[in-house]
Amino acid sequence: MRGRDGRPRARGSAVLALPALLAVAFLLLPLAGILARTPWRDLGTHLTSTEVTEAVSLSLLVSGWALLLALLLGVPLAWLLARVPFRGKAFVRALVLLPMVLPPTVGGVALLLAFGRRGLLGPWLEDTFGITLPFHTSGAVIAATFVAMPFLVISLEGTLAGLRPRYEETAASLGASPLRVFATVTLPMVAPGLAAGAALTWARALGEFGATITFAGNLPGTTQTLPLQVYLLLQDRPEAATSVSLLLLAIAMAVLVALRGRWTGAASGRSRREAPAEAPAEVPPETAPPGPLENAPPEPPSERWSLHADMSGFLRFALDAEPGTTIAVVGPNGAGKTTLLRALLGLTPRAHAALRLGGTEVTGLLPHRRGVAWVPQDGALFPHLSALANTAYGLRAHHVSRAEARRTAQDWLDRLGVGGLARRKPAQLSGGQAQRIALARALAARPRLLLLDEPLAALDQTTRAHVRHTLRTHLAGFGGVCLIVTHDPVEAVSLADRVLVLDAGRAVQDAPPTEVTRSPRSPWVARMLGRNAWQGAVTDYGLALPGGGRLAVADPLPAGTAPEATSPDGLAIIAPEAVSLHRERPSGSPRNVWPGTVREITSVGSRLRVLVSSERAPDLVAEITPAAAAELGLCDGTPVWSSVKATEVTLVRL
Ligand SMILES: Nc1ncnc2c1ncn2[C@@H]1O[C@H](COP(=O)(O)OP(=O)(O)OP(=O)(O)O)[C@@H](O)[C@H]1O
Repeated sequence: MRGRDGRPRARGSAVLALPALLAVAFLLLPLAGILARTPWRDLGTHLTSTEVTEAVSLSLLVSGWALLLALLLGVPLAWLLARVPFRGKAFVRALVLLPMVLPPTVGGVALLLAFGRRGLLGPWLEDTFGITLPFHTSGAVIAATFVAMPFLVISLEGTLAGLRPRYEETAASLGASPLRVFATVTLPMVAPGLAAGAALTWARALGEFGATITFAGNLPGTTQTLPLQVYLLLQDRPEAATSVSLLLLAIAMAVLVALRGRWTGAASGRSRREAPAEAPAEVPPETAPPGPLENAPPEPPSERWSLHADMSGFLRFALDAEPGTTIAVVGPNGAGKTTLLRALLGLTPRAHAALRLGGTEVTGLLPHRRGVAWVPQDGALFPHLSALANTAYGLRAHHVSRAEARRTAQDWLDRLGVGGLARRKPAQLSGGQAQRIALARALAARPRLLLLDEPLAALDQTTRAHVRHTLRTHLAGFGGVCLIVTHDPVEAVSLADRVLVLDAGRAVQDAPPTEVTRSPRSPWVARMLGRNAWQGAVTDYGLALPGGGRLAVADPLPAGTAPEATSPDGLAIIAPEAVSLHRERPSGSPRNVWPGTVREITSVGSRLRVLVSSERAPDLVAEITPAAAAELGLCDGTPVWSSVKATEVTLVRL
């Protein structure tokens, strides 16, 4: 069966609609009952009577204090539950939830047995501080806090768990202490969840009855809050009780409407905040002419820091670099690039870095004291701060005065060509602008080691070229070592003084870009650079290929000890331009000839790349002109012969 919109109608919808409607009616009827029976004419008189106004003020006082207590205790508890792994977390979480499911009167009895005159702590509180909680307003506050705090903890824990730790880690890498990170990044970013939790907590505290009457009693002016007043009025003046009930109902509804579904996650403020907003039309594109300072030669670095890192754990290599060196870190997925950055930041237990920057040993220091700045892939600009405040963040964390920090931050933004965007919030920036501001923020923090995680990944080709140029200019003025994780060979070769190739946690190659380009030592890098890379066993003629094929090279390596084709110890690099394609077996018998089939043809600039598969050799990519392809009549499935001159093969030992 199909509905009006053409979609198949859910089979059970009619069956489910009836009980669902009954549920709505069940929830609505009691409210309708209050509205129908409210004595509207006497409403004013009832709500302004002395006992009611007294109860209202007491309720506001009690719920206000309960909210304050819940915030003071519940916020750290929510943070602990969301962020710190510890044994017994499930038990603590169950404990937090308990007051929500426990009958409030049982909660009141439990409070009496803990804080009452004969309770566990009551006598000590009375003897030491002279505090008696039962039958006192403070008792009503304790009862309200006990039942209401779970709403705050649960709401905030959920929001905190949804907040990606990247923001807090970036703040720490800019020099902010854990407390500063919590106050300036975590709290503002979870503000909507916190506000929702606080509103619910307050509303629950305002409506608290069972625990209050059991623990604190029903003393007019002392513990007789609004709900207790309703209970009392119901016995003598039911009409007045209805009026006061209406007041409580209106307050509860107002709170829920103000939350607009945040409690159930229907319209979370955080998700709105995180959604990438379209950059307004007047935002200058990344390709705009450079700002006045952007092309200025960078100031010579006033301080210089070398890098020495001994990696252990998942990563097993040592890294040494002179001040001012830029190292591109490349490698296949899962090679350990991110783990390397996180180990240098001191943020992962998976790998350990014994780290020395300049002459300073920083291994034992917490992340915010290391002087290692991190720019994550999307920049992780703090969404609640302007571009200027973001850039000034590291300086403020280092206790630079506000005015001085803002001046320096503006200077950095100008240098990176984004000075005009200083007042913008991150949601109003494009990807390229955000990247440059994130870089300005990291450089402004004066780090000793700079870590850039795929800094240009999110940018389009034109923007990439421009930002790459800006990046190179400014890295030239940086006095520390810079590590750039990248998957882009152009980025690696054009930005870096050295390329560090990782594979499965090991450094496969660490060499200048020219050497890595000329003789890559891993198949992955060779392919990344657009070369054919064949692994095999080194022999006296060249390379024995898996499957029994042979590759002859002009300059063979001394033969290895590896059994042929079972454990490859050699890598042959063949440039696609060095591969010739023929329809007939080429005459003159070149030594490397294989029959094969065209599998794919793609265009690269003005040339074509032809992928040829063969039963006698691994897949081979040839680069030819469109004219040559037309002459050979190539298309998918065409049988061809591939040939490679022995002099065109570079062989390296793995
Ligand atoms: N928290 C973790 N717990 C267990 N293993 C992990 C964790 N994080 C990463 N790994 C593993 O560690 C290895 C290295 O991961 P890492 O994220 O450093 O790789 P990468 O080189 O950055 O990869 P990519 O290019 O995909 O980002 C991978 O095998 C990965 O599965």
